[in-house]
Amino acid sequence: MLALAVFFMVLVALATAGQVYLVKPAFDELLDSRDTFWVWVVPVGFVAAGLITGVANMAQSLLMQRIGLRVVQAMQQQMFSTILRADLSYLQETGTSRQLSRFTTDMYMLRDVVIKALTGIGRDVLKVVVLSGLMIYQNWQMALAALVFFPLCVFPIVRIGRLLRKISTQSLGEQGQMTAVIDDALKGARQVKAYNMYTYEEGRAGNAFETVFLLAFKSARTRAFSYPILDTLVGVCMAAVLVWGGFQIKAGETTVGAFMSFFAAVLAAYQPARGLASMNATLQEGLAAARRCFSVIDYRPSIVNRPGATELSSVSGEVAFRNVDFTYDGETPVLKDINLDVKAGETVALVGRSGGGKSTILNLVPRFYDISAGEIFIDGAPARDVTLESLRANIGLVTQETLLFNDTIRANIAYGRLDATQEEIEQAARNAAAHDFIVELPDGYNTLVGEHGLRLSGGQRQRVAIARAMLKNAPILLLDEATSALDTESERIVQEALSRLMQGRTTIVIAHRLSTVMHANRIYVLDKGCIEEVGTHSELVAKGGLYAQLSKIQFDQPDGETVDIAAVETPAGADTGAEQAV
Ligand SMILES: Nc1ncnc2c1ncn2[C@@H]1O[C@H](COP(=O)(O)OP(=O)(O)OP(=O)(O)O)[C@@H](O)[C@H]1O
Repeated sequence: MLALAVFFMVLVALATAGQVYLVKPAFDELLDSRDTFWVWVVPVGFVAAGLITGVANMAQSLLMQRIGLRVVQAMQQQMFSTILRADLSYLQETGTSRQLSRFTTDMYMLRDVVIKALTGIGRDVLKVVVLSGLMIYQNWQMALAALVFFPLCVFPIVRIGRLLRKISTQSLGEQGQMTAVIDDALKGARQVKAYNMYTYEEGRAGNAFETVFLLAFKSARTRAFSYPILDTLVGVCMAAVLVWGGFQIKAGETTVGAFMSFFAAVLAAYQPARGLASMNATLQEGLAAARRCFSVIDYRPSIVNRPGATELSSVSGEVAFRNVDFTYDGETPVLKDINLDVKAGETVALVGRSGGGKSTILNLVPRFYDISAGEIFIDGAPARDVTLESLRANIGLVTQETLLFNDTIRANIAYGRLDATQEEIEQAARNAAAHDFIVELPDGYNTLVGEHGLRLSGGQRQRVAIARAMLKNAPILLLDEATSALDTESERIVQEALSRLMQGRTTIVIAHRLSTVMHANRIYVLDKGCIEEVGTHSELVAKGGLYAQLSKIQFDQPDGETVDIAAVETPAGADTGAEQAV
């Protein structure tokens, strides 16, 4: 396809040169008017050359655009695959909005390069080359003199291009920042309204818009600089050609036709040469975007399968942490010397003050993050020695933010089990106490849940998420049992569904409710990243330590069942909870 596009480009250049060449007989033969042959040949030649130029232009442009757009598409796909598999820490560091802007702003810029620059550059370079050849053929001394001006133009073009690439890189970064600000304000729309923060958010976004404007204008100014430089140089070149040509005609060294044809070649070469200068600017901007995109494509996650990693086949579900240390940033220890044992089928509850490290422990089991020291074992096998796919296939996850995808309820339940039959999906929904509300929806299982599932209530979302975990039927269940946002009836239904989900599975649960801790085989009490106490509810209450303290806060409430025992704040000076990452 590329070869065909190049063929058409050559055709365009030759046809343009053909038209220019016809200027000579048009003047010399027609002005002479002795031979009527040329009266017909010249106009027909012009029409034919015009037709060839037009058709070849269209064909090469379409072919190049197709190639270019496919390249952009392939880059988008590759970038998406890389980001999808990237470590969670990478995504948290770079921010999702910034990543998103790479798929939009950066890609538009790249598409621009591909469509305008790559197509145009090939065509214009060929035109300049062929027309220069024609000039040399017609009057080599004058042609060489005219061509001296081209290198003079190259210097400012290259300098301006380099500057533009720098500004463009900066500008794309700022556009990512702008997307992040808008995304923040829209996601937090409820907060913005509740706290009347319109002016504040307008100011924040305004600053981002201003920065983007300043950089865009700086880029436009730099681009515009090239025009006076180029136009003046070209004007000088043409004036010189005219003077020289005039003297040559007067001296009878050349004919009017030959000179006009030469001059037409200079004029015809001027447009593509000028085009090349502006395309260089576009190309440099595109290169900045390409560099940013390739930096993503070239990223390699650090959480990968070890060489020789084995498959974790069907497991009984034993989980053990041995002297596990962990840090998110490589410096601040978040978990210290964690030892934890969950036998197959057992339920272990994690409780403790906010920021104690409960969510972090859940994150480590499916290797969302890798531990700094120690080992985590699944059925006796180090989690780092088994393949990520087989490890995660054995783990079910129900988190605080029950995230649903903007798809049908059926697709949301079958997420992770695309081969599930309708019966299996319905059975999972029944067990999750979701079937009844689903069939009452206008489109039943085909109902679209909206962005993040926002068309469903909080309790409904949780039940769909539980159904998803039911369907996956993994032997190990990681559960962040946050039902405090639900009303009592909804909470009871969700709680019953969760109890069914936990049956026969190894469960590590961040317990927010008394009934869960009462039924847990063991409770691990975490404080500031360390396990402070281990035992059953009654043992720990009898011990009179941190757990007893936390339970007392709960029991002192009029409605002990619904108070969240994992939400007690850490005292001042200690770490406090950040957004959990799961
Ligand atoms: N992605 C992250 N990057 C850096 N630090 C983090 C990250 N997630 C959590 N932390 C920090 O790790 C510590 C433990 O957080 P974690 O979320 O595990 O606590 P938690 O016990 O689950 O709290 P909560 O009950 O409030 O959810 C906190 O100090 C928190 O600030």
